[in-house]
Amino acid sequence: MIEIRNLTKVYGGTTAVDGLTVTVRPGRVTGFLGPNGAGKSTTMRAVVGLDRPTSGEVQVAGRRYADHPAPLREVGALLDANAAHPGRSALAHLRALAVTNGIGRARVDEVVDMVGLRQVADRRVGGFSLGMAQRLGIAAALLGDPAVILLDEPVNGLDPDGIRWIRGLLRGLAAEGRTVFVSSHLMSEMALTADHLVILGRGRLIADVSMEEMTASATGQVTVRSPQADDLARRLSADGAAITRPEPDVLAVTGRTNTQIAETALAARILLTELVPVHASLEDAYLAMTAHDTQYRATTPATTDPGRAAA
Ligand SMILES: Nc1ncnc2c1ncn2[C@@H]1O[C@H](COP(=O)(O)OP(=O)(O)OP(=O)(O)O)[C@@H](O)[C@H]1O
Repeated sequence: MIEIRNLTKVYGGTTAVDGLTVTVRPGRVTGFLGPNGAGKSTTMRAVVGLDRPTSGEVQVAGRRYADHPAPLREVGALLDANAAHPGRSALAHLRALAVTNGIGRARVDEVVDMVGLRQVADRRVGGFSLGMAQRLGIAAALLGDPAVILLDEPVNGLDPDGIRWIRGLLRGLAAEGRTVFVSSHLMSEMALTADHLVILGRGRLIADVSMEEMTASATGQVTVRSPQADDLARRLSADGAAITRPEPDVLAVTGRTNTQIAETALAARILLTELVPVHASLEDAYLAMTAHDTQYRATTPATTDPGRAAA
């Protein structure tokens, strides 16, 4: 469990995190989302004691990170894939970390196999691709078999096979009852991996919701199929619903819940063959929620000069 209480971090004139209070719970994957500069990395660094809060407090597994006698055994973190010394081999890097944290050599071999780096374990880290460096960072995070795992953009640089692997890994760690807190800008990936979401905007908490709530709340639209669609459309319109007809026997209804639609149909003995609330994609829901909190946005040129584009 990670407990963040009233966390504020100010760098010079920039408030990176602004009074954040949130609890990240075990047994599920919590996605940490927010536009560029929202304060995600700063929050994660504060969790593992790399940044001192300006005010507020963060506890992991009941204590501040610095107060754990062997922190790697409590919290594993991947915050910077390039944290390993470039001149060292992957094995040497992991063995050094293991020694300083009282972790046996056998565990080093276990995590090397777990992340699929066995064949390159003796190579210098400086020659690693971004994807290999990410895997090494994940191996380091898992070294102490910690109950709490924090990963900042772990799929960055991974190929599709690697992305699928990490999805399975994170879900497996959560299923074992661990706390898994992971940031990413890849909404499609988050939609497949996370059970719960914490969303930041300009250093403040925007949402702390289940994935289900996040995507269900966004459209408010219900798809209804019925052989008596005309009759049903008339009745729902009279109740104040807005309706479009994508197909003759299908209504796309907004302004009435699925229960209200079912009640209207039942009262009029109208047969429904389909009644489905339309879920938004996570990307749609996220963009709608963070629209006012995005600091860095490209502008689309109003006109394009085709002559110039061709030159
Ligand atoms: N060491 C630092 N010194 C000064 N300002 C910093 C420092 N670290 C972060 N900031 C500022 O704090 C704010 C939050 O940055 P942070 O990296 O935590 O955001 P983020 O949500 O992780 O962004 P991204 O998605 O782009 O990685 C930004 O305005 C950033 O410029």
